[in-house]
Amino acid sequence: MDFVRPHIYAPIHRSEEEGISKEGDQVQVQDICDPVGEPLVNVFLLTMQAYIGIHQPNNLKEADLARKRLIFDEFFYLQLARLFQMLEGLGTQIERDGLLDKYRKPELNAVFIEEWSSLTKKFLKALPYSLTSSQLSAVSEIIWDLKRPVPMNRLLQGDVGCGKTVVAFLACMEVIGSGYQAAFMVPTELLAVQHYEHLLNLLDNMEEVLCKPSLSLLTGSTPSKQSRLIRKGLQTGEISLVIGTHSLISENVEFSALRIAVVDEQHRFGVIQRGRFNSKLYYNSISSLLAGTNSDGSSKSDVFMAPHVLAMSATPIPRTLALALYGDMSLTQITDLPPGRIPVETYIIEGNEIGFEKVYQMMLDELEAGGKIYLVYPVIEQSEQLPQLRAAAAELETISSRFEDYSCGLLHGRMKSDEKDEALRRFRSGEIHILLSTQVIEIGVDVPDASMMVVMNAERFGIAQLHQLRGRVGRGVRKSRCILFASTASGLTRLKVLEKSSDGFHLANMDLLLRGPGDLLGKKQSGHIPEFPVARLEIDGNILQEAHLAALKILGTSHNLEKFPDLKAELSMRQPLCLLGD
Ligand SMILES: Nc1ncnc2c1ncn2[C@@H]1O[C@H](COP(=O)(O)OP(=O)(O)OP(=O)(O)O)[C@@H](O)[C@H]1O
Repeated sequence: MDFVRPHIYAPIHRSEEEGISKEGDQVQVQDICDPVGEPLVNVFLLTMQAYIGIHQPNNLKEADLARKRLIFDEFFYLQLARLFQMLEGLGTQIERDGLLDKYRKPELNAVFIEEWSSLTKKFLKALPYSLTSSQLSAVSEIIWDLKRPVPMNRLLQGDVGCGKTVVAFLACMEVIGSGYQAAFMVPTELLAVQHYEHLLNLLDNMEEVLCKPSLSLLTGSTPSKQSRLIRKGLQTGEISLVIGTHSLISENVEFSALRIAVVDEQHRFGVIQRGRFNSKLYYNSISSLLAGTNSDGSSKSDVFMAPHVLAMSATPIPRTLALALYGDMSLTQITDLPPGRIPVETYIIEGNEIGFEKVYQMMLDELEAGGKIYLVYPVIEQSEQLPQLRAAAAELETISSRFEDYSCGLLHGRMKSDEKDEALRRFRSGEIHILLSTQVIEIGVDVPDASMMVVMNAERFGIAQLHQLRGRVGRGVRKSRCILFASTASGLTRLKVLEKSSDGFHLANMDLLLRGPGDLLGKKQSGHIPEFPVARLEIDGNILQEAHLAALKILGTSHNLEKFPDLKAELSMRQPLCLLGD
């Protein structure tokens, strides 16, 4: 039996296309990988040799080379499958070329402010602050995509509190300014309400425009009569922007001319779910076209297009992982924070009596100075199985009597939606000074003057997760502190990294190295990470990048892999492994 797999250079050899050079029987690896500097992987090494090399190497160098070659294959076919599938979804050759071009030269893809729609410019002018330079380039990149007849599929990432939301709002304004609709989907009702109120405020500040965007909120708790009206408004095009939870993708929601779907905290949604979201919206756009309800008279081909998708992630995902998970997405990173932010001072303290007394005193000082405090607990109720865990509901009374001059509130996932909103509203307005909560506040909660956080049993949380939690403070001009209580000595040591660094990307990389991708992303998401028999994402990221470029190069030469039949056969054999399912 022949174990030799098709080699990527063999089919390339047949190509007469520009950019793929031939030298005897071999293709230059530089041509495939477009590398800056030394190529990492010797693709001339036959897969057969690699198998022998990894089992019976003559020396370490040979084993290493073989390992890299096999890893390259694993990554390459994954990337090829993702991109191939994405190209298959596009209609024309021009669209496909355009898309590949975009991946190849991301630095060229930006639009100057002058070319933004007048609605977007007015919205920008009405903001109570100036955008940071990286927010500005993120918006420019996104608007460049929005102006093209190819659906955008972009991941916007940045550290906690860097201001992703406003970037997404500006993207929505751009499509609304051109007569289309926008949908903004978030994973929790709490976040939906917060975004809705935030945007209402920003729109209020805006000087009169011909037609202000009409905004709605649609969640599972929206009363059915109101929900019916909103759905009607979306169907007729009366509502131009809807913010909501999963309800937005339920079957009975139809849009008149949906042009962008923003998916906030996208890693909370699975890969398949993301796809379903996209195809559902696509279907809706098509169905409205067939029904002839294209309100603004835009061209047929223009509407006959899946909506642009802007996904946002607040957990900075190392680039490697982002490529493995979302190889089919372009990546925009916000790399700076709004000016005036003071880094949060972090202390790791042993959770014993002395430690608690010390922290209670710090809390009192903070409250007397006018601060607001989050107390974060790993569980809601005390558990018999895990008695060492402190519980939010169980401690409400103790904390209330300890700080009797101040008011305390409770926030956790088991409360009803309106109770949660109310608790957060009271904390925001200053009626509550200490909010005892679980990790429901981890994502997106924005109370800029909250100035202190105390996390109980911090060893129960991942590093990246704690960084997210910590990001709930230090969002305003006030100096903030974060105290992490560790109940075990090993926990104390592991958490020390948070004392030293406040860089989310660095911490996410640390988490990836220390605990692997599963723990970094959480159970739900880690189920979507492809399994690699040889490769380890945490250390082989640069090979993944190279494999990504190689896949782009190949598809740039032949979109449907017609010129590479062996590759195509190999891909279809591997496909079940390459493409992920829930
Ligand atoms: N350029 C800016 N200058 C000053 N403040 C800003 C700027 N951009 C955003 N903000 C403010 O910073 C805070 C954080 O913004 P936002 O909630 O969008 O962050 P985020 O990136 O979504 O972070 P997280 O994922 O932690 O929620 C908000 O109060 C927002 O109004």
